[in-house]
Amino acid sequence: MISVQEARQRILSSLSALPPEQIFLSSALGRVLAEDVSARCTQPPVAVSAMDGYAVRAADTATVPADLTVIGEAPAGGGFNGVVNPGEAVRIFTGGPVPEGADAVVMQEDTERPDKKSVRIKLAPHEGKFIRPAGLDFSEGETLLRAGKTLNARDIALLAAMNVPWLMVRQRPTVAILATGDEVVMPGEPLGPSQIISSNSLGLAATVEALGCRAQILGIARDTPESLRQMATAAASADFLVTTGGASVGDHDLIQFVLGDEGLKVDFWKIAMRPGKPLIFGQLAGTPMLGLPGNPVSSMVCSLVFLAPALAVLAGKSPDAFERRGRAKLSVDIPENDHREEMLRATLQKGSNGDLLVTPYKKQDSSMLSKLSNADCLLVRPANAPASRAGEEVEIVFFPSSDLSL
Ligand SMILES: Nc1nc2c(c(=O)[nH]1)N[C@H]1C(S)=C(S)[C@@H](COP(=O)(O)OP(=O)(O)OC[C@H]3O[C@@H](n4cnc5c(N)ncnc54)[C@H](O)[C@@H]3O)O[C@H]1N2
Ligand code: MOO
Repeated sequence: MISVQEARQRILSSLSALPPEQIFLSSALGRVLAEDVSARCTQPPVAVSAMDGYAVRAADTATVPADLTVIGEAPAGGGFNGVVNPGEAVRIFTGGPVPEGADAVVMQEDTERPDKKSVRIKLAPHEGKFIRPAGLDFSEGETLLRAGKTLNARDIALLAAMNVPWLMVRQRPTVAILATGDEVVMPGEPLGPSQIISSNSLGLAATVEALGCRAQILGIARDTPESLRQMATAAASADFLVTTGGASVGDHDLIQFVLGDEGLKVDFWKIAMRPGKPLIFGQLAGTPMLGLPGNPVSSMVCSLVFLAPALAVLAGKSPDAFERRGRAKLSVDIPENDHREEMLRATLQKGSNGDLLVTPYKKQDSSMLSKLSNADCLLVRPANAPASRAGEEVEIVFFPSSDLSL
């Protein structure tokens, strides 16, 4: 059995980012930039007003009140073609281009209109007041976003302002998910007396989608070599194959045995982790494959520890993109650990002095999804860790939050 660290390393070193593709900006949320992006325009393109008011020459308003002649209007998207000479002002609106000769804007609220032709300035502006100079935000050619960035809603607003309608991003990995076992059926299907629902198929598909990838549920292969062989061929077009079940040593655990005939090259089998011991990693006809254990908690925890970094690398992100680790104080004593690194489902509370307290569930059987759903984090017990007392600090892993973010 290899360590968790070595297993992770062996998976990651065999993977690299998928090639780029061009997409429209409206589909770019959560995608990873494949190249640096520069502005295709200057923003704002010319000096504009930040307020509704009057464009003036600041020198004309040295003493207030000052009456100026209104010689025209500068609306946003339009502008005033003439020049503002001494003693003159132009009615201007937010976003309107500042006319030649003017060097300040006076807010409407600080003016009066004694008659249609003139404006009375009541508050003297300093030069540049309420003027956004050309290029205040950015200038044409300026590189504002770098390759490798996962695009959030703020980035998309910026890219739109940069006049970038098309983008080169990393292809989004497609992950084929194949469950195995005569005892499992899809939710809603008729259930035999000792059959259970394939929670793994949907749980893993949701994990894949939450990681910003595309999930393709292939279905459930029965415990026969023919069924498994046939269904696994459907994975050929995917970027990654995940199987669940059939990873262990039972007579019906067919993954290695059957897929070996189909060209599965196993890199490793079995890791020193609980849950997740019988994990398989290899390549099936060139497609990287993780063979997850059938136990539902084992398969979900392995997807967090191994599938998330693998998909991050394929998507062009850092392998740690989804990793959120932290520390908390034990609220209870816990016993020593054996040679398998353990990931315990646990809850978090704030202690009276503000400390973050972690409490592992007493029952940790790897078939119990209810505790996984209710958990706030996983508590990491290193291999061979000695017993720990309440109050000691331990490492915790948070569940990654979605990539589709503001
Ligand atoms: N003699 C040994 N037996 C087992 C060992 C071992 O080392 N020696 N390891 C145990 C550990 S640890 C695990 S984990 C499991 C993993 O076994 P498999 O990957 O072969 O999984 P299955 O036997 O097919 O199923 C295990 C368990 O999970 C349920 N299951 C399977 N598929 C699904 C699914 N899609 N959705 C929900 N639940 C599923 C299945 O009914 C079983 O109860 O092996 C131990 N045994
Ligand atoms: O290691 Mo298995 O994954 O206990 O359930």
